[in-house]
Amino acid sequence: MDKPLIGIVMGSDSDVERLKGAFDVLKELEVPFEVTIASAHRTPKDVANYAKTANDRGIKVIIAAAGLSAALPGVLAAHTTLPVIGLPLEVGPLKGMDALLAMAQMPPGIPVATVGIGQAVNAALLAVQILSLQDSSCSKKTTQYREKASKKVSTARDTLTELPKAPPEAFLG
Ligand SMILES: Nc1c(C(=O)O)ncn1[C@@H]1O[C@H](COP(=O)(O)O)[C@@H](O)[C@H]1O
Repeated sequence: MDKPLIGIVMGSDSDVERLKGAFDVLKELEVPFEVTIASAHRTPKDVANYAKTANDRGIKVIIAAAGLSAALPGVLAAHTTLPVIGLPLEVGPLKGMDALLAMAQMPPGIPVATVGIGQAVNAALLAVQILSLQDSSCSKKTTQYREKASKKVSTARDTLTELPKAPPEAFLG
């Protein structure tokens, strides 16, 4: 297996299921990744060390996923110059709004590229797009993924048999 290029850090083992979409996309696109659990609140030294060693180990992008008061992505970002993608998870009474705001509203100087609540697939795709800056195969993989998604839409359109649907020429540029 190739060396991991994407590091995925979750705040807790209770988050694993919510990351499934990201794991599936990266497996489908055959982009090597590694997964770990570390918490800025519970294991702060591990978070700092992970971020500090990531670049030298060959990691190019970090995805940090957490629910509740999510300091994790910001703390990782504080300890590395690698891009950090924040994935807020729908956990607890505020259903991810707390995590979203904590990730998106970083103080100037330490950005976290935050995707929507629970948008694990987008976090993975964004990571692959960042990799494509250096690796054209990742760009091709992104294009192929989009073509597949686009076919799904046109197939769904064809199933609109009971409704007055727009004619095919409506989509000819
Ligand atoms: N937000 C954070 C951080 C952190 O930001 O460092 N560490 C754990 N957590 C989150 O706490 C939630 C509950 O965790 P537990 O289920 O372990 O109590 C999880 O969604 C985790 O990501």
